[in-house]
Amino acid sequence: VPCVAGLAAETGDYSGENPPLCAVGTSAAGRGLYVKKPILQREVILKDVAVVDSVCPQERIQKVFSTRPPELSRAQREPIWGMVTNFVYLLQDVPGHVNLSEAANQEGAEMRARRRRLELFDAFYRPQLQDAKSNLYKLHAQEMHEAMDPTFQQSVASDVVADLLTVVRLDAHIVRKEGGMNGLGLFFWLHLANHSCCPNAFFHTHTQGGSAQATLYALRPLASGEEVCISYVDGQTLLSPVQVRRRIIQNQFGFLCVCSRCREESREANETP
Ligand SMILES: C[S@@+](CC[C@H](N)C(=O)[O-])C[C@H]1O[C@@H](n2cnc3c(N)ncnc32)[C@H](O)[C@@H]1O
Repeated sequence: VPCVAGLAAETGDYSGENPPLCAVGTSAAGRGLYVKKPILQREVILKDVAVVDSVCPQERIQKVFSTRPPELSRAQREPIWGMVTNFVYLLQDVPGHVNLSEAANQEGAEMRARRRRLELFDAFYRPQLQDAKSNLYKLHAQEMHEAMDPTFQQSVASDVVADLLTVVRLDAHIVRKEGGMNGLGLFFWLHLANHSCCPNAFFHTHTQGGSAQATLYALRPLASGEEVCISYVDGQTLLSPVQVRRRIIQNQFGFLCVCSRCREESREANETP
């Protein structure tokens, strides 16, 4: 199976947590995640650490958005503020260290990790958006950019924020938090899993050590080479007939579902598969 240009799935992500059981391939739904070995039901398919997430201390958000600090409640309600803050920090220069020899090593490792995360960020799925949608992201990005402290404004252009918002809208997963507001995470390997209305996997997210993490589990035994699919929609939608499901998915995610169940059920209903 082909891999993302320059990124062999086997070589893993920036955190050193590789997905050794998976490879990237293509199907009617674009790139997808495939298992390289047979997998048992309930087995962990991969663990992923977010490339960028919204897990962020309030003081940091207020540092970046100091010219027009969003009220605390808004920043807490909308994880996108934390996400943009962490992204802006990712683009910053590494701050100086005291011990020179140690600093060189630490800086090297830190810079390599950042470069790796930015490489992965560039490889997230980005389709051509219709003008109305891309204008919406541009306007929202401008609003956030104008609210930034001038030093941070200089290090990230408004278009870069608009690109981040687009990627978040299309590729981010919800990060569940116990007793708090849910957050968002951009998980590179997990985001490669396409949607199916008869999913063979599900994911669980949590926060650990100040970052968002995701674990992908098999819902049933998987054969070597099989595509791993999750459901992007809730159980109620999965219980609906094909026309309803496809409409909901089209409205929420902007694509016509071509999963095996939708194709089969639309064939049975004598519609376009
Ligand atoms: C998070 S990305 C998944 C990875 C993506 N296929 C890629 O090429 O990088 C979500 C996008 O994949 C495509 N996709 C996912 N599941 C699909 C499905 N069941 N039918 C059609 N397209 C699907 C849609 O274009 C959707 O916007």
